[in-house]
Amino acid sequence: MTYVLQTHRLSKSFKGKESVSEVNMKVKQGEIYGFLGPNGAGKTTIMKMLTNLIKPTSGEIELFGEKLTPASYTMLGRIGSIIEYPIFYDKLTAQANLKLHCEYMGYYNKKAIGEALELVQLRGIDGKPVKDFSLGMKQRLGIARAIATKPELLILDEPINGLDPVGIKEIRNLLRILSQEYGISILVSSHLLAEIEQLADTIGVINHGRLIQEVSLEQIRETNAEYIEFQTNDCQKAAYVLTQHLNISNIRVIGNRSIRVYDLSIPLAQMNKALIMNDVALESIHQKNSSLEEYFIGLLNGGEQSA
Ligand SMILES: Nc1ncnc2c1ncn2[C@@H]1O[C@H](COP(=O)(O)OP(=O)(O)OP(=O)(O)O)[C@@H](O)[C@H]1O
Repeated sequence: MTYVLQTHRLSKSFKGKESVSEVNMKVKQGEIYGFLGPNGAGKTTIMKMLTNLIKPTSGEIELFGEKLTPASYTMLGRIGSIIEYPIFYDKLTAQANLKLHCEYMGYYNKKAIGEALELVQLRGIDGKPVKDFSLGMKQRLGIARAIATKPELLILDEPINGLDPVGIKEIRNLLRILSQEYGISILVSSHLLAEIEQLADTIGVINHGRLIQEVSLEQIRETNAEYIEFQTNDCQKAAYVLTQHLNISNIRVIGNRSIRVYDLSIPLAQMNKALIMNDVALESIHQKNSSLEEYFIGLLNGGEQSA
């Protein structure tokens, strides 16, 4: 597995108070990694350390397989980022802002600026100073600036903050395109589960400065699937009735007294009736409805859980 980013026991204290504690995170090449955590959890502080804006108190950061040091300019040139709100020269146009940024980064390619603006769909902005841009346009310009230097990794701190639902959807689609069509690895933070859930391949859950879980969304979905569980003393017969009489294929026998049905398109009453009509004695019926939201709330309240 190739990781574009790894941290090893990364910690940061401000005035003796620890804001980030021993974080070990791993971002795979090409994936969208969603950093999820409530306000004040430590997301921005970690992202600032990853981009050399602040120095860790202890621990290490490895980018593209190499240790990050205060002198890692070349390595940082392979990253595009927006940390907190993107700040621009307000009186200058979008193009002028991107030109300055590219020059500062030692990357100047006029075509790349046009391409970046096109990619984020900022059009008809010639001659317009950035102070006349809406919040959504500024967020898109921030992303254009982050991608103008053709980075391999994007680090975006709450890029949808303050946007309306249409703006949020546009940014989400843009990040998907950058990931899928351009192969850019993306680390994106949010305090909104619904957003991260729709976007990320892997989620890192952070609370009180600690990474309490790092897990693929696919894995969470699998283990948190909804099902109905029947307890019976004749699992074999129950399985036969459900598969043969009701054509249900997605079932799992657990031990010798429980059977779980993951196909919830058939009403419970119908399953119940078929089992009873076929002389399957039921001891109990239990429906598990746990949602992803409950799963994360459980994590944030109770610490680590197995996915
Ligand atoms: N420069 C600083 N001086 C003192 N404390 C700080 C500083 N920067 C961050 N902190 C503290 O570190 C903790 C983590 O803050 P951080 O901004 O990283 O959280 P966050 O998860 O990004 O939340 P938010 O979404 O609200 O920005 C907070 O308790 C914050 O007060």
